[in-house]
Amino acid sequence: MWLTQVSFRYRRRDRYVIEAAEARLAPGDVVELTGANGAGKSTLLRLLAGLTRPTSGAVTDRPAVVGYVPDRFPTGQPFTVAGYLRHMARVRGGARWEPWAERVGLDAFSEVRLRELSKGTAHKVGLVQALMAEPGLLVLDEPFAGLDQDTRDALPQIVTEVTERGGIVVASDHQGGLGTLDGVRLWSLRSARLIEHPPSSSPADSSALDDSLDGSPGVFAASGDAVAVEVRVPARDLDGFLRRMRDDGYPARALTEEEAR
Ligand SMILES: Nc1ncnc2c1ncn2[C@@H]1O[C@H](COP(=O)(O)OP(=O)(O)OP(=O)(O)O)[C@@H](O)[C@H]1O
Repeated sequence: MWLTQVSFRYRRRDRYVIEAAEARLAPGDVVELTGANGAGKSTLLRLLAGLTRPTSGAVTDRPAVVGYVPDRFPTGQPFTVAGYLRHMARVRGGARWEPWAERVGLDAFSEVRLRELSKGTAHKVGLVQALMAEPGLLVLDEPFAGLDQDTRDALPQIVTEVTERGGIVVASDHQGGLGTLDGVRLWSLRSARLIEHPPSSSPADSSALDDSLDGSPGVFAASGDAVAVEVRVPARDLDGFLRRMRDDGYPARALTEEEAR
């Protein structure tokens, strides 16, 4: 799948939200997209999913089946959870939704009306309708926001299952929830430009510990003109710290416990 000089603005006289984005996505790719509030993440995700057409440029070779989970699942429809998912399964040619509903803890809500759901539970309905179709492209807008811990913990594995089938997954994420997955690509949006960052330091990098690099402890790997640094912050500050770094265009992620030892 290709993005070729993709630009987008909402109205003719508006500024461009996305300008000349270029990218290639291959089967099995996982992309984590970051950017400040209003940077254009949701807009880019909708362009990728094919829900919005570029003002100029093109998205080509999009997989035939796309699953899209918006940041806010629209709950205005007059369905129960099971009624909605049954309906979507029919639209999706008889897909099986029940195992996914059970997996994300939605089965207890089958007979609840969509408009009575909490934000997080409604988000799970969005996830299930996207996953049941076995998408070749899964687009997730802030998937970790509002989800309970069990579902947040399950999400990286679910993403891996999609990519192992050859699917592409693109997620906007302020919380670095997919940063622990192997090979995750890091994109950010800044001043309407799509930037791809080099991969974060891998565990192998930390074995290249080299405090003599510039004399400051914590600088532990260099490649080209980039260095990887380890920073310790109070646990309660982690989400905010990662968000600020990512919004500034740095591919920050938390180290795993093993790496941090
Ligand atoms: N339907 C719309 N009509 C006009 N402008 C819009 C529309 N939707 C979004 N915008 C504008 O486009 C810009 C990008 O919005 P978008 O929602 O894509 O950003 P975002 O990075 O997802 O933000 P957030 O992190 O707050 O969700 C913003 O300036 C926003 O005000």
